Amino acid sequence: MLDLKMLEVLELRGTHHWVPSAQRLFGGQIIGQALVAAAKSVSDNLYAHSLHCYFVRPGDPTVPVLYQVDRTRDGRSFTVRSVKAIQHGQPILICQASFQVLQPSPLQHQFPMPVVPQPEDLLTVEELIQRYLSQADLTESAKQGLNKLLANEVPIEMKPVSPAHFYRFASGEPRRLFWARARGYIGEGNMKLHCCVAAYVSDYALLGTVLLPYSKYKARFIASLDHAMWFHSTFRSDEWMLYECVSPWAASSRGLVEGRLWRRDGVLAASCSQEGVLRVKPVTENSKL
Ligand SMILES: CCCCCC(=O)SCCNC(=O)CCNC(=O)[C@H](O)C(C)(C)COP(=O)(O)OP(=O)(O)OC[C@H]1O[C@@H](n2cnc3c(N)ncnc32)[C@H](O)[C@@H]1OP(=O)(O)O
Repeated sequence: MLDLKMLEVLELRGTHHWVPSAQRLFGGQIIGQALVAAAKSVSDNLYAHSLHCYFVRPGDPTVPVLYQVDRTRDGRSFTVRSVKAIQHGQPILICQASFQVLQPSPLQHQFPMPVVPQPEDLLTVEELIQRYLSQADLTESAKQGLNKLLANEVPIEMKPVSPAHFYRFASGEPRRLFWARARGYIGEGNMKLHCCVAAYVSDYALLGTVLLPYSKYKARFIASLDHAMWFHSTFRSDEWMLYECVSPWAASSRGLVEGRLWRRDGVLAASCSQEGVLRVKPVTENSKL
């Protein structure tokens, strides 16, 4: 999915693999592909260190996305690219991505990684859903919801640290922790690709963190408005990383979320921030989902 077709030097085309049930393109896919497009126009000694995006229109899953890259600036240390993702002649995402030559520094610090169970001690999303489906007291609509989730072929493997909280069975603090990795093998050596995959992963389940204190409400309309991401160290996106998502604020039909992707050895790999629009309605039936 991140293997874009080069149409011209600065024009690439991306196609879709997984489309969420909302029938608009998954934001993470558009960010990941935009970063691929930007990365293809910079030299091999440059590494992505940040990106800033606005989602300005919903993505249409029935047509491919055209990525137009502008070589905004090439500097001695930093190089900036602007990418427009276009469908039907109009931008759906605008993105700036910045790349840096590796530069060692004595200034080095990071927060400590949260202490959580290791992925080997937790169940995958699929195993959890199978377990919930085997419960006798499930309502028909809960069963349907779970089967729909199971049929979702998301290219990310996930292991929630606190499953009841992850699935919003009860209200809780707006903080979500899960282990995540890309399905399949990517291998070492292509740090640009690992950053693009992490950008894809970073948009998944992030905005839903805003809803965690409100189990009496369900989303009527939810979409990310913007997304910023910073890459801090080398990492493998096909190996388990802990994704810590926190929402410090929500009001005015909007919510702010912050994400941290941790390598399992405790190194902070990437951080992100996102604001989204969330319109909700009260949960009416006695469903667990
Ligand atoms: C599974 C993981 C998902 C992760 C999250 C993602 O990936 S989300 C995917 C990435 N993000 C996106 O695709 C967002 C792309 N951007 C946008 O779609 C747009 O910028 C936007 C909808 C957010 C802008 O909102 P606007 O309100 O300005 O747009 P627009 O006027 O087109 O309205 C969109 C829909 O919201 C309704 N609407 C607008 N204002 C409303 C209001 N105050 N109260 C109720 N409903 C309202 C409209 O009637 C319309 O519904 P109708 O449409 O029924 O007529």
